[in-house]
Amino acid sequence: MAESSGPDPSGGPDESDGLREADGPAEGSRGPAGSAGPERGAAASAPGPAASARRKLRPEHYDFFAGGAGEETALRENERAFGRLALLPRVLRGGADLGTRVSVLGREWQAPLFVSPTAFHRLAHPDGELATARAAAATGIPLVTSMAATTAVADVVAAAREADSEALVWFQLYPQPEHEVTAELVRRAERAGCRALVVTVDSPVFGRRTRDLRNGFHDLPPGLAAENMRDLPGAAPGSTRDIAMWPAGWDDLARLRELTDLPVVLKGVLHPEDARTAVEQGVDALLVSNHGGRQLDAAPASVEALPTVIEAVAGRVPVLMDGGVRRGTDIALALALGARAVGVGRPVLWALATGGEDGVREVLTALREDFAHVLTLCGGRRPEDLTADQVVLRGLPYRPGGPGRGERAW
Ligand SMILES: Cc1cc2nc3c(=O)[nH]c(=O)nc-3n(C[C@H](O)[C@H](O)[C@H](O)COP(=O)(O)O)c2cc1C
Ligand SMILES: O=C(O)C(=O)c1ccccc1
Repeated sequence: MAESSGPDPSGGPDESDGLREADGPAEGSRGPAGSAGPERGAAASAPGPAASARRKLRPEHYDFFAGGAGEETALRENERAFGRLALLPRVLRGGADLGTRVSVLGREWQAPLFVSPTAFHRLAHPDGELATARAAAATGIPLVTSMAATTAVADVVAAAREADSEALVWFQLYPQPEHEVTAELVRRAERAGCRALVVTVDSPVFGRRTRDLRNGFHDLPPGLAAENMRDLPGAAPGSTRDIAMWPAGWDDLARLRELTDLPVVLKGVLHPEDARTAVEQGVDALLVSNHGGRQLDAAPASVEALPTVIEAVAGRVPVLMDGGVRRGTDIALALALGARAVGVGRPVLWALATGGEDGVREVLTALREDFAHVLTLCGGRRPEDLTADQVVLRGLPYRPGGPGRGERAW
């Protein structure tokens, strides 16, 4: 049985490692549309992992990690949407064989959890992606390394494999306007030993990041670069804008698939029709995501978009999600709604900033243990035991049509 004696990954019930309390305007205090947008971080005394990281980082780097697009509505909603959902526990389903393993693209994962791709880890800590890779590997959690990493993919995979020879690393790719550039990036990921490509498709252009615009944050500090972009035609790593965003089409995805036998995970799908098309096009998995609120500010929270995608996919491929996952109950809610596994972005960045490799190991371990504990409290013995009838909306009576009546409450 899981014992929840470890640190609460959320930083405690009064805290948040997103922006709800630790940062940005308090609920109800947001300016009218067209106002200056999100405020800079709250008082340095604000509790929580985000606030701790903020004390360690240069303000423009903290804002780069913390921020979202526009008025940061999608960013805030990712966490809030989980808060609007409750879990209905089942009882008297005991048994000794509790486990958190799930199977994803032919591999057994120890927990339904992975590290989502985030750019520029060396802005958070001098060890950057090497620390993240070692910590993820040591805890048995798969890592998706970003095309915009400040450490080359070959070095990231090597660090992970050194910690655990079985470590799983996937490569996140923004399809590039030059096919040859895309092809070379895919070759680098393959040579490094990545086991899947996570193709991010929610970024036909870069989101308008209010904080970065206000801070004038464009360039990486001297010595840091988007290392995966080295020696590629047209790329000069060093600026945050050297990763080209480009409105690719389904044809480009088909061309990409001809380049490689690696499984392709489509990241950033929110519309059920896109999910259906993706499956028909032979995509191996989907990652439901609003990019941590950094692209379309009017996008729904990831967890809100999840049920329609699950319905459209109808079990044909695994569906992953990320955005706003901060605690075991969030993982359980996403799984109950049909996700196979969930990713975390900012919690890893905050842990990296404050505690380096040890910090990342601690936050991933805490999340995994917290999930195991929640699973048990829900009457589940394995992740698949969580079902959609266990998810109800808070603030509303959930009968009729609720659990036990063959219908879902959401
Ligand atoms: C600082 C930062 C950098 C990111 N960089 C990338 C990236 O390079 N590629 C990508 O596909 N997604 C990127 N994302 C989005 C994450 O993969 C993920 O969708 C999101 O962070 C999940 O939400 P969470 O931060 O609430 O956990 C980034 C997110 C953040 C916060
Ligand atoms: O994808 C992102 O959210 C992101 O922040 C980023 C920054 C620079 C290059 C590529 C992605």
